[in-house]
Amino acid sequence: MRILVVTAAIIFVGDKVLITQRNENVHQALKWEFPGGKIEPGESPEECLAREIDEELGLKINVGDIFHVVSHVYEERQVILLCYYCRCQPSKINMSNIQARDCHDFRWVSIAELDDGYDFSPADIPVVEKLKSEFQVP
Ligand SMILES: Nc1nc2c([nH]c(=O)n2[C@H]2C[C@H](O)[C@@H](COP(=O)(O)OP(=O)(O)OP(=O)(O)O)O2)c(=O)[nH]1
Ligand SMILES: [Mg+2]
Repeated sequence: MRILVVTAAIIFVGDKVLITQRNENVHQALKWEFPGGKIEPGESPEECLAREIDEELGLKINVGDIFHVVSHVYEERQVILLCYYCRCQPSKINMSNIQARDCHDFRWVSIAELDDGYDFSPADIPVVEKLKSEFQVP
């Protein structure tokens, strides 16, 4: 089985977090996730994440602290998902100004809206749960 180390960005602007929908015809097609991708040889996780977010969304970010690490075994691959808090550069961005360059769609959602029927990849369920437990207003 292949083991993939994958980075994912938790990007808040105000109280909204960015989620993206995977392309058609890829693993986990059309599932929702936190944007990012596979680490290439020689890259640090932070370098990988900044590159992926620029490639997929045309967005420049600063990568901050680790938020969560999830290991998930799919049928033919294991994904080690490293989720980092990230900040946009500049921090006051126009949220509609993101380009879905290499994803099907994107949304800025509140923590409560994470429950609005978005079909997340299985590896992301613990990430969504942690966001809800850490940020949900009781
Ligand atoms: N980026 C990302 N990948 C995830 C998440 N959850 C999850 O299971 N994955 C899986 C899907 C893929 O099997 C793998 C990484 O996928 P990817 O398609 O984003 O990788 P990439 O951007 O480098 O794309 P490519 O160059 O291989 O086309 O991790 C997530 O939240 N974000
Ligand atoms: Mg990707």
